[in-house]
Amino acid sequence: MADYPLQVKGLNKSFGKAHIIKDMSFQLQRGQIYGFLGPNGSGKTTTIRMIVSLIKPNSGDVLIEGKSIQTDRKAALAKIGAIVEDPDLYGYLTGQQNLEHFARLSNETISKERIKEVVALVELQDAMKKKVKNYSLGMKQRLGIAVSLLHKPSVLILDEPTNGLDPKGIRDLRFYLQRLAKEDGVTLLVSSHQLNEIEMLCDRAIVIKKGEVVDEISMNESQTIEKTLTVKIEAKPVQRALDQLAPFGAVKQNGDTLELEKQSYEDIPTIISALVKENIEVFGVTYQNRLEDAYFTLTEEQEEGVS
Ligand SMILES: Nc1ncnc2c1ncn2[C@@H]1O[C@H](COP(=O)(O)OP(=O)(O)OP(=O)(O)O)[C@@H](O)[C@H]1O
Repeated sequence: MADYPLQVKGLNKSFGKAHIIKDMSFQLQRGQIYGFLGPNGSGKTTTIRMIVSLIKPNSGDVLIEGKSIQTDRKAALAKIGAIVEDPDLYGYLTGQQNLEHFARLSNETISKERIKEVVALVELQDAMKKKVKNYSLGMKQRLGIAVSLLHKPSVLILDEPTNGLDPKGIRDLRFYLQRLAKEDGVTLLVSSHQLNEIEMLCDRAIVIKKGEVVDEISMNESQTIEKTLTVKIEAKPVQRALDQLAPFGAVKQNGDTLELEKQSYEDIPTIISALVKENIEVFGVTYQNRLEDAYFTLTEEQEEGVS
């Protein structure tokens, strides 16, 4: 049976005369990580603010573990954690003192054991005695996640969590979030502008435009099962490269670049070795992934429809 810890049902929100969120519906399967993608101003933050009950929708509802955010707010919020704006941490307190402070503020009783558990989850054991003002941005982000996990939510919402992080910070965060989903069955919704990041982190992505869901994309299919990549190769001499690539399908020539459509990620090494074996020089290989393709097609198509 389908198991949806978060269901968004027909949300509408207007600010003044502007109808910002239009009949927004989607649902998240347990233990999966969802990207929440859309151009600037498409309504990601507004939707997230309604999900975590910071603002009220004009109509529609959000169910968290089947509990309505409208009629059963306390029970619904007990199962959701979120970092919507920058986590409100106190720099002059240590990591441990911050966690104890937020544990006291919580509606639930939070044990010392639980504090230890969330610290271990984000691997901050060695930093608990340090003042938070001396943390790196990545450590602050992880402490913020630890705070949002204190009450054992089954759904975690993160608005642009990789903003400002360096590549190592982003990689570490990806690791913790994937572990949360796989090992603890937490369901995540992560908004971001970074398509590559979403593709590496998430199982699925919900794409929105102008306050409406335009598609839901599965990342696993995009990388492995389906042949959906366009592989672009710069190789010399071009004519011989063209001959070698012919068995892989129709080859489009675009100046010095050869484009092979409908390839799978796993086939890329075979394609390259077919060229190298014949002493053809390969100067560069790139590929356009399905998420990027789908994102731009979906969001641009809608734009054309409007004009
Ligand atoms: N409190 C508000 N009052 C009036 N308009 C608002 C308010 N909050 C958001 N909006 C408008 O709603 C639209 C959606 O904004 P929102 O912040 O949800 O988009 P977003 O997809 O999160 O954008 P970004 O990617 O830039 O963060 C924007 O046009 C914004 O100006």
